[in-house]
Amino acid sequence: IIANIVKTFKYIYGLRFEVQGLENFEVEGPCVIVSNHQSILDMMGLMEILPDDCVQIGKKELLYTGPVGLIMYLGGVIFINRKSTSNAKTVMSGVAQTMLDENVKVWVYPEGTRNGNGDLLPFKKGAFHLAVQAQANLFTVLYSSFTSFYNPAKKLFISGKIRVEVLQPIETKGLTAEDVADLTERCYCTMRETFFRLSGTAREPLASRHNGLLPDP
Ligand SMILES: CCCCCCCC/C=C\CCCCCCCC(=O)SCCNC(=O)CCNC(=O)[C@H](O)C(C)(C)COP(=O)(O)OP(=O)(O)OC[C@H]1O[C@@H](n2cnc3c(N)ncnc32)[C@H](O)[C@@H]1OP(=O)(O)O
Ligand SMILES: CCCCCCCC/C=C\CCCCCCCC(=O)OC[C@@H](O)COP(=O)(O)O
Repeated sequence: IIANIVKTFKYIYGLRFEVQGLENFEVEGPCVIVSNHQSILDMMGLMEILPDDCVQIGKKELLYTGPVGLIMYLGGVIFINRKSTSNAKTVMSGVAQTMLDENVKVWVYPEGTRNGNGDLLPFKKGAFHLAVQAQANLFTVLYSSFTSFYNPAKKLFISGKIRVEVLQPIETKGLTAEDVADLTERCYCTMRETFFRLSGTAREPLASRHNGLLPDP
């Protein structure tokens, strides 16, 4: 119900979604889906392609936003306290079991926050731990940059097109906690390249923006 309501908003805002690779989602069973998160407009992009039986990880603060919080709660959103890694990890490890028991998919924004600067922030590792703990497929979804039609700093919000791509699933069978850092890094590189390709922007050198996650080239 929520998805169908939110999907009509694109007509009001004059946005078009051009989706590729949706057939990749046609795999039965639990999985983790990771995607980039630029703004609240992503809720439209999320609902545009949301598979059945899929819940999202959200920050706890969203639970206290009145009716929207209630709708998210009823929709099954898993709330985590981002300020407490141990609390978030405890919640997320319960999620791995639930995913398997109830055959659900989990959508995570691995940047951990909204980011509209035309690049991806370094990824948090929770989503990748989750996929490995559940030994579930990992899907990556990219939305092209909104900067050409939506820029709050410049008070710009015009109609525009968002290109979306669902990439081939990555298997995590046989991977262990030790492989999570490598898996995160691989996904990050692939997703960043796909993001730039979809956005039609040039690839910037990694080391200038992201210290820490990746070694200098
Ligand atoms: C009428 C219309 C009405 C409309 C109404 C519409 C309603 C709409 C309805 C429905 C739509 C709902 C839409 C919801 C959207 C929400 C969006 C958001 O809120 S985005 C923010 C929250 N999301 C996250 O933050 C991502 C998840 N975050 C993580 O997974 C993090 O990794 C987290 C919180 C678990 C920890 O974050 P750390 O900041 O501490 O950083 P780290 O590097 O990831 O972890 C630190 C260490 O802990 C280990 N670690 C992390 N997770 C682990 C785990 N599960 N098990 C073991 N170790 C783990 C890591 O390996 C790392 O250790 P080593 O550096 O490798 O040594
Ligand atoms: C200005 C244009 C606004 C148009 C909005 C059209 C689409 C609206 C669709 C549904 C409205 C309710 C959705 C509520 C869910 C909010 C999810 C969200 O984006 O939370 C912020 C969180 O991820 C990251 O938080 P921070 O960036 O760390 O703080």
